[in-house]
Order: sequence, then C-alpha cells, then structure tokens
Amino acid sequence: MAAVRVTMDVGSDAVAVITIRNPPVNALALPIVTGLKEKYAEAMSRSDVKAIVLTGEGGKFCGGFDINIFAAVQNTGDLSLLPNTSVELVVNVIEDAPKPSVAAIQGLALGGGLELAMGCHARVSTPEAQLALPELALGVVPGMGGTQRLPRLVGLPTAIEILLLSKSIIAKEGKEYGLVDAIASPEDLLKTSRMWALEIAEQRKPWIISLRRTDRLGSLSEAFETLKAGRQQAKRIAPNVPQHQACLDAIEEGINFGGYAGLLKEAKVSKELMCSSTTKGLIHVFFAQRATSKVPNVTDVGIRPRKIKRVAIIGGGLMGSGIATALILNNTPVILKEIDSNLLQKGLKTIEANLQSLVKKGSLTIEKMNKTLPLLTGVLDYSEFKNVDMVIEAVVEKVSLKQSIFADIEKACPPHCIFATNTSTIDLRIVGEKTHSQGRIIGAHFFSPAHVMPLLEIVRTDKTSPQVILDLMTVGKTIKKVPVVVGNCTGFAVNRTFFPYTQAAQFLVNLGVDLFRIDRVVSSFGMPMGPFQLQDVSGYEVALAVKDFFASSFRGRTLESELVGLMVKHGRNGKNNGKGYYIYEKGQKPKPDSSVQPIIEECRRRANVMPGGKPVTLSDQEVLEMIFFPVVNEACRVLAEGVVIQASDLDIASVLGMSFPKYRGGIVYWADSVGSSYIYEKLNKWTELYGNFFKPSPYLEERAIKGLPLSMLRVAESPQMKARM
Ligand SMILES: C[C@H](O)CC(=O)SCCNC(=O)CCNC(=O)[C@H](O)C(C)(C)COP(=O)(O)OP(=O)(O)OC[C@H]1O[C@@H](n2cnc3c(N)ncnc32)[C@H](O)[C@@H]1OP(=O)(O)O
Repeated sequence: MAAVRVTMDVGSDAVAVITIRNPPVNALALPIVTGLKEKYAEAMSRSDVKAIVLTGEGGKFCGGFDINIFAAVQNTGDLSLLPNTSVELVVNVIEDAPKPSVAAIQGLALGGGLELAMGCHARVSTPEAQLALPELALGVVPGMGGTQRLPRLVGLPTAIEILLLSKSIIAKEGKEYGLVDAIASPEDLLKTSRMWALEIAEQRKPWIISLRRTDRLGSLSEAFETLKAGRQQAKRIAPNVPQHQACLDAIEEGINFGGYAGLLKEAKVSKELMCSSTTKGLIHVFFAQRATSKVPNVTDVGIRPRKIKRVAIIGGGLMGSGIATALILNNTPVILKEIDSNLLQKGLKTIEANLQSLVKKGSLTIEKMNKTLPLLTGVLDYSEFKNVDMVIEAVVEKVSLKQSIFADIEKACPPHCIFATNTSTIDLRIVGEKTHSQGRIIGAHFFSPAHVMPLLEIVRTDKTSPQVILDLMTVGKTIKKVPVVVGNCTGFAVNRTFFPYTQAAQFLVNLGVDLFRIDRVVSSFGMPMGPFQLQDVSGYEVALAVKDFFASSFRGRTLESELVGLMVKHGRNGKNNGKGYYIYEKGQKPKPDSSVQPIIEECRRRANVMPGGKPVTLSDQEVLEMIFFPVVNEACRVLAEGVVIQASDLDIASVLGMSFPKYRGGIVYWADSVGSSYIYEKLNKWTELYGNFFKPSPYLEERAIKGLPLSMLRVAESPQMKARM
C-alpha cells in the first residue's frame, strides 16, 4: 500500500513544492498533519527556499480532514484525538509564516482541504476542480478556519449559501467569487503556482492573509441582516439539527470580534458538536454508504465490469421514463419500448419534460439537454433489441405480463444481455420462471422519481451471476445512484422493511388518531412528509397493487384497512387528480382536506378496532413509536434472513429510498440508539392489546434479552431460534 506522507521538492527557482500523498483522496490523516508541519519547518529554515507551493498527489488536492478520526473520537469520547489543525497548522505554520504559500489545486479541495488552501496566500486551480466546505452535511462545522476565511474571501452572503447548503462549486465559479486567484490548465498548474508564489515573495503580488481581511464583509448592519436571513434559512432547511446555527454562531463571533476570535469560537462549537447524536448519525451514514460498494463474492473476486453501451427500457410510464431520463442524462443511449404509439409518445414526452424541469431548476443547461435527447429512441417492437446490453422492464406489477415479456426478450436479445426488472415487490424467480436465463436476471429497483431519487436497490437471487451484479452496480454508479445489493424476497429490503409503516399509520387512524396529526408527528421526526401525504404523492394504485403481495407473503402479521379503497370509491386518487387526504392545487402547498373526515369515519366503523368504541389517547411519542417500531421489527427479519449483507446497508437503503432522516443514521442505527429492549417491551405490550402485527420477531427478542444491538448480525443462534425464524 502506498505510504501516507508529505514530500518536499525544492526547485532551482527557490520554490519548495510540498505535496500531500494519502490516496485515494489525500485526506488529512494525522501523519499528513505532522508531515506538513515538518516540511514547512524545513522550508522555513532553508535559505534556498523563498516561497512554497502546497499541492496534492494524484490529481487531487485534498478531500478534507480524515473522517476516521471523527469516528475514533465518537467511539472513545476522547476529544484529545483531534489535533489543533486550525491554529497550530493553518495559522501558525502556513498563514503567519515568513515565507508565502500558494495552493495549487487540482481535482478537489473539500472541507479541511479547502481550508488549508484558504490559509495560503493565494490559490491557483485547474478549471473543473471541485471546491466545497461540506462539513455541515457531516454534522460538524468547518474546523480549520472555514467559517472565518470563506466570508472574508467571497463575501458573507455567498459564504453563507455555500456553507449552509454544503454547496460544491467549480474553480471557475470560485474565481468569480474571489476564492480562487488564477485558473491554470493541469499542465501549467505547478508552473503558474510557482511563479505566483515567487511574485508574492518578491512583493510583485500582494501577500494576502485572508483571516485579517475585512473588505468583503460589508458594514456591520449589512452583516447582521445577512446573518439574520441565514438563521431563518437554516431553520427552514435544517430544523432538527444544531450544526447550521452553530456555524452561523462562529461566523457572527468573527464579525463581532475579529477572525481570530472567530477561529476560537469555531473550535469550541466543533468540539461541542463532535459527539452529538446528529454528528454520529451522519458520520455513520458516510461510512455506511461507502461500505455498500464492497459486496463479498462480487467486488472481491477479480472480475471487471463490462461496458454497457446501450440499454432498452420496456414501459414508458412514470418509472420507465424516469429510469430512461437518468440513463441518457449520464450519456447512456436508451431504446424505449411501448405497446402503441400513443403510449410511446407519452413516454417520450415525459422524458423530455423531466429534462426541461431540470433546465428550469438550473441543474441542466439547454445545450446539455439538446445533446441528451438524441440518445433516446422510441420503438414499438423488439427488432432493435439485438443490439442492447441490458433491458430494464418497468411495466405494471402484473406477474403474467412480466413473465411473457421476459420470455420475449430472451428470444430478442443477445446472449450476454442483462435482464433487469424494476418490480418493487414481486419475487424475481417468479418473474423469470418462463426463461432459461436465471443467471442474468436481476432486480433494478429504482425509487420514484427515478431520475431524482438516489437509491438503486439491486436484487439478486441465488442464481444471479456475480458478473451481472457487478455490471448493474457499475451502471448504477455511472448514473449517480447509490447501488445497494439485496436478496430476493417480497418487497426486497426497502419496501419490505417499510410495509408496516403505512399499515401502522392506517391502524392508528382506525384507532381514532387524527390522520393529519400522524403526518405532522412523522414530519417533525424528520421524514419529508407523513405516510398519508406520501400515499397521495406515490399514487393509490401502487398501494392497492402491493397490498395483496404483502398479505400473502407475510401471513399473520399484516393489517388490513379499507381506507385507500374507500378513498378511491369516493373519487379521490391522491395527487393524480388533485384530491387525496390533501388538496393539491398548482403552485400551492398541499392543504389537509377536512372533507375526508366522513370517509375516515366510515373506515373506522368498518374496522371497529377502537377499544370500547372510543378513540384511544396517545402522546406524539407513542404515535411515532407505534409507526416506526413495527418497521424496526420487520427490519430485524430482513437482517435475520440475510436480505442485506450488513445492517448498515439497510440504514443507507432507508435513508436514500424512504428519506428516513439521514441525521438519525438510518433505521437500524436509530433503533439501536433507542435500544432493543425498549422496542421489544413496547411491541410486546401492543401485541397484547392489538394482535400479532406488533409481535416482536425472534431476532429482536434475542437481542433485547441479551442486551445486544440490532446491528450486530451474528449472534450464536440456538436451533429453537432458527426454527422460529
Ligand atoms: C476540520 C475539517 O473542517 C473537517 C473536514 O474536513 S470533514 C471532511 C470534509 N470532506 C468531506 O466531507 C469529503 C468526504 N468525501 C467525499 O465526499 C467523497 O469521498 C469524495 C468526493 C472525496 C470522493 O468520492 P468518490 O470518488 O466517489 O470516492 P469514495 O468512495 O467516496 O471515497 C474513496 C475512499 O476515500 C475515503 N474518504 C473520502 N473522503 C475521506 C475523508 N475526508 N476522510 C477519510 N476518508 C475519506 C472513503 O471513505 C473511501 O474509502 P474506502 O475506499 O475505504 O471505502
């Protein structure tokens, strides 16, 4: 393995190039921090060095402070593991040094990496380098002076926007903002940086110490107005987490008392946040997401992904058109097949509209849209399928239809072609039953809207070949999804784990709890919307279509409710026709519709589950627990059956597929923070009151009794335990 180290080369021009080497992203690990101090000390002491260029090896400047150190602090509670990089390295060693430094940035300068660069006296960058301070997304605040130097370089409003949104900018924008002093091609980067550094040393260019600048901060009253607006924005975008306000506190301190005082405040709040539950959850998610790319017997057996040059999609409905959008956006040609020209035109138009909406939002240029659309071809038969490397079937959830499509594509496609289905629920072995191609059948379960939602659940059976899994993982990454490989069962990992979510919410309504209150409680917990609004948005057809799959697969632990059926009977179809539990009007926020009350009453009468015919009284916490603990219970079954490789995969799947709050670390991580025995006790109590829907699974029971975390997959299982699973 390549050594983690800092090197220094002194040229005949009297410039020392100090290079960080810590592949793959040159993170600031402890040996790098020490190495930087040592090389700077050497550069200061050498009479043949007039100036320094700081850079990173392998085309990347620096991906930031080593996040493993944060994890170590959180595991041990020992804050002394954090080096004082802010004052001892950036201020004392780089910024206040008697010789000037220029950062030569290529690839990326993130977090502590950008902060190092801002401590230098100028920054030269290649045009496409990515610059960001993404610390808030990790639950911390920039801890190496970013809260002070960024506003002093780019002005307060821009700095606050970049910080609060963890926004990444490219160097060209950085130059406009004043963060980057010069742009150079990769070939000229070092040459330009060396010259710049010498010119500073020889006073032909200004020697700028960004921490001491005030010219871009504006007047005090302007600064306070901007901070006030920033605080309101933070409340809106991140209501349940502390780091956004803490970041603004550090900025405010610097405005009031100067950059150095701001640094001290920044260090203080950084330490306070480090072991908070939010930060722990977000750092867990960071590593959990990376862990999904390591799949035993797939990514560790020496096979290489094949090139997928062309993909066919069958079905141009909501899902098919979303998947096609994601593929063409990332330069993969797509053939879209429909059964008649009306449906085909509709599908093609939806894809165009998807692209246009991205243009409207500013995330796609018109030029790129015009280059993207020709990658799409519409067809009505299989004749073009002889040239495709992968088919993704995205038709309605009807077993016989899927089976006949798979039999057809087996005849129409080349023998290497991958057959993927976007089913969200149906067992893959059943889908491929009429083929002789089980080895190349795989689930590509996208989440709606497929061109936006980041999760790709890759479903394998015991027959799916590792090559096919690896190929789909690679396609997933190419289209900027996070692929999570899961096993085959009804609902797979996400929909299976979350089927009790909707059912529990509907049961609570039947018990007499106000439907809109349930949505409010769940939203305050951090879900983007409650279960009923979600049902409105995702469409009642889906809910009605999958209900029976769950009931037959999970006998004895599903709850029936007639609510959705009654809604449809009363002419309501959710967001589709503007009338669901909420009213949907163009350009307006959904409004709770009190006229659904009679439908709810009818549903309650039919269900007749209120004890003594009276509505139950529950606290908000009980409402939340009655919805999420059954989800945790099903997650335990998913873990016990090995549907996911590791518990953290389910965390990522819940965060990216169900928008479970990231700062709570994912469903299993959150459950462990609540405690298995507490969840077990509650589920037992509700089982007595309301039946087997709540009955704790053997996996949960065992961990609760032994006081073990749910994320610990391997516990010596007794034969009785196995028999009961
Ligand atoms: C004091 C300071 O203010 C605090 C900080 O600096 S906090 C850190 C700020 N930096 C960040 O948040 C950047 C985090 N990293 C990333 O966003 C992405 O890894 C990246 C954009 C740099 C690269 O993405 P990509 O090419 O897809 O590679 P990715 O798989 O994510 O990472 C490659 C490896 O580098 C590791 N890595 C990336 N950034 C790291 C970091 N800052 N510290 C430690 N390891 C890191 C990943 O864990 C992964 O390790 P693995 O191969 O063992 O799983």
